[in-house]
Amino acid sequence: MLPSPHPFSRCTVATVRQIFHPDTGQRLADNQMVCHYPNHYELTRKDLMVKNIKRYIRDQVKEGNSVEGADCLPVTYLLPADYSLFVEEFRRSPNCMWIMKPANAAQGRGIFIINKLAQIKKWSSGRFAGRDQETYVVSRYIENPLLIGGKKFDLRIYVLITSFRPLRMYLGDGFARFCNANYSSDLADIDNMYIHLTNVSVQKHNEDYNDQHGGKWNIQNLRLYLESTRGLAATEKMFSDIDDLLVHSAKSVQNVIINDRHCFECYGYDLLLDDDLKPWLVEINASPSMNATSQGDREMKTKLMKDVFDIVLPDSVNVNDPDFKGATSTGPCRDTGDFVVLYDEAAEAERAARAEEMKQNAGRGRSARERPASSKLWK
Ligand SMILES: Nc1ncnc2c1ncn2[C@@H]1O[C@H](COP(=O)(O)OP(=O)(O)OP(=O)(O)O)[C@@H](O)[C@H]1O
Repeated sequence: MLPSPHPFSRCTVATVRQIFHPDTGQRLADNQMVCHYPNHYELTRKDLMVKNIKRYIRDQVKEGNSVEGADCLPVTYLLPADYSLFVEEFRRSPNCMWIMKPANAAQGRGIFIINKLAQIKKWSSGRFAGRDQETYVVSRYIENPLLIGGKKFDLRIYVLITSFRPLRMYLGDGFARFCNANYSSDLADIDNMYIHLTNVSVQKHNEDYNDQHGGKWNIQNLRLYLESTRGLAATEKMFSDIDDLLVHSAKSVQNVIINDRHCFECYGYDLLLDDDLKPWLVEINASPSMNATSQGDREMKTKLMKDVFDIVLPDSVNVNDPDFKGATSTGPCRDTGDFVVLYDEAAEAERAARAEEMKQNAGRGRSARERPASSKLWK
């Protein structure tokens, strides 16, 4: 058992492996919880995320289920495993840009963009010291990102999952992170990471980086901007597509993640929007940075952590109660603080059963009412 007087032990992605490794002989007490799932990397390593989502889509199509919203990955291959497939695809559309990313790195490290096969040598000849032939993912570069003020941006969205089976998922706050330099898909700018990579860790080295606002917009501002420039319906559809994307991504690993009842995890989703307002999934972070780049950022992240604790361990729950089986499995999910319920599988199943019953009753002359579909996001 882990020695800790408090139900929350400090737990990084590295220590979580040790905690759940059978050889360590450590066990979590009933009243201890950790902020990662043992094999979260199935979702948070770029190569595994791609594999799981591709497999999920194949399976859903085979079973005749809707995959609307699941088609969220740019065409992507794993290197070296898919090298021949990649070359084939590359030759089919020779004028496209591709982005090469190490499967297991962060903060823009080792990323480069190519538009010629010869440029892949940066990877194959091991230009990145110590990264010789390491696994890379290569994705079609989204060449038509939505621009605001001429700048590319991505979205960081926080998603809390307190159980994978049944899926219990909450949608938290988020923000847009802007590049400092104006976007250009000109090949002369292909190596200019200030144009192409939205990571704060990259942008903060640019001389134009503004540490007052940190190059960020909160998501409500983005919504208002989109409503006024693209209209209400298009904005609502985009946010609703994001909801679908998030839920499908979690479902893709539902049967893969070790669903230990001591675990919960707050993921940092990175999404790109293209000029047609289609959201693309870039990656999912298991330990999204809680460092603040501005006062507003600090307030948002402090609130985020408080909300996570309120969901995982609400005041109504006594962890020392012998009947305590993990706060995350008690009752239906509820909106809490800035988190809204994104998907509560048990409640959805109940709702579906009720709807079915009402439909049957309606067939016998009673009225049936359906819940209108709408996005959950930041209204
Ligand atoms: N397919 C793509 N098309 C266009 N831009 C992309 C694409 N994939 C990634 N990017 C850009 O590159 C940036 C870095 O990508 P990614 O987040 O996958 O790398 P990372 O180094 O793991 O970053 P992080 O520090 O967020 O973990 C993204 O924020 C985005 O701006």
